[in-house]
Amino acid sequence: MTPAPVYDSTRGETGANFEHATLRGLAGDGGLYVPRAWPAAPAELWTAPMTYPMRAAQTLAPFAAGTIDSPALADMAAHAYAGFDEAEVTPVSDLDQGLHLLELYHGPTLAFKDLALQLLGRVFDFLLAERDERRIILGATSGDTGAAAIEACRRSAHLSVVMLHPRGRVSAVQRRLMTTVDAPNIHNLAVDGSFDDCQRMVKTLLRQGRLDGDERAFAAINSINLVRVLAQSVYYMSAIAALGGGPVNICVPTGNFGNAFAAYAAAQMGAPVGRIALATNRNDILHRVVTTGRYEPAQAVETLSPAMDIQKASNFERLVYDLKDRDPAATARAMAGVDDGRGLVLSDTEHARLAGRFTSVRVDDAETVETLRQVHSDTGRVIDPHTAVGVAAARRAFADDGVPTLIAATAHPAKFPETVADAIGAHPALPSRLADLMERAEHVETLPADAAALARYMKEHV
Ligand SMILES: Cc1ncc(COP(=O)(O)O)c(C=O)c1O
Ligand SMILES: N[C@@H](CCOP(=O)(O)O)C(=O)O
Repeated sequence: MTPAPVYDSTRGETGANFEHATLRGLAGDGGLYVPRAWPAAPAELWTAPMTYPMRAAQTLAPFAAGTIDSPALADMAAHAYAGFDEAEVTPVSDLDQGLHLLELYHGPTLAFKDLALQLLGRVFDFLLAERDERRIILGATSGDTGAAAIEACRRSAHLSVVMLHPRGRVSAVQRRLMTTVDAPNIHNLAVDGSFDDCQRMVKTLLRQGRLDGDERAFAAINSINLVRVLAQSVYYMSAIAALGGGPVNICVPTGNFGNAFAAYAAAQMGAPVGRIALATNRNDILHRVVTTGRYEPAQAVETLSPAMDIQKASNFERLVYDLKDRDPAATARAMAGVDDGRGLVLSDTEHARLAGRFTSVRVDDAETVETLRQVHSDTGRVIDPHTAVGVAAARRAFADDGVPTLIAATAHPAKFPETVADAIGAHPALPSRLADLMERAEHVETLPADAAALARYMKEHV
């Protein structure tokens, strides 16, 4: 029998089990949970043909051992991926010489977030039904996590969702995929601030654990929650299998560093991942840390790839923990500097380790639009602006590498119709099930960028 795994916080708390790490999401000390040891995954996960749900259940099984048995996990995975528009769930298609698009946008809300959230929603429900408990999901979104989380939880008897997005800084389609859901357990809040403000407010409340006098604890649904990144590692393994078993380079358009960390997690489990390229827009904190070793948050600026307008990348903390030889005190000191705005500086050894695994490219809006246009004129394919950042970066990072490169195609182009139309002269169509999205009524409140205001809202409305 597989032993039950143990999870530690990057900032010091030790010995959580899978259930605690999942239901809590953010540790009480403000750190992120990581497995004490990465299990070695069987090579079949990236070499053998297998259905997507089976690959997902087998990847997750060692992490959930002792809490969720394999048949239950397999059942959740089967249901999680049944509603995707493509039978393969995450097909891989050729772009041009050596570059392959890993298509992550065939789920119900048209972005890669569905891959993890359709599963995490079911895991939450399973754990809470066993305990006969309810939770309040607190999330921050720059556009795509919100819709995927709401879709995954809207029918749950155990969950309410409070989702914060930066007002006016997500596309109309992204916003409407959240705000047109009319369900008593769903609360959309448009915050006067940036995504970083939303994430800070959410983390402040998550650390408190619950509202005074409320029996429902908070839970995290962002990639703060380890199950998110574990579930996201599955599609990299699936794609490596589709390309013949590896090795591959991976290029990830990045913001909160969850998707890139998922590629790193796949490598930690043994998958043949070569270099990982971080593709940023003008919000280039991750590019700067890879090239200089200095991780210094700035004010987020608005770009044509809005879901990546992020300056404090949650999951970078998990990598800092590894770069610091899994020393929680050193990680907590470094992250205190990030939390108070000073940032952190890696030692030469830490920086060399980071640069040994990751490379990075910064792509501005003009190059994003030009890449969208050029991919369309050369191949007839329509990609979204985030994917365009990834394509532009992969071409620069891995030009003469000779190793196949996977580019994470993170969203459907119809989520960003104006930018796509500016580039290629035609509007990308939404799938027919969403044809009336722009006519549906919206349900959303506004809020200042203040954690106390969020707590007050929740006391009154949730
Ligand atoms: C379409 C899209 N691409 C890329 C990203 C960046 O991914 P991550 O935050 O995991 O780095 C996001 C947001 O997460 C997104 O919504
Ligand atoms: N781009 C994301 C930001 C949140 O990322 P997460 O992976 O930590 O949930 C979004 O679309 O909301």
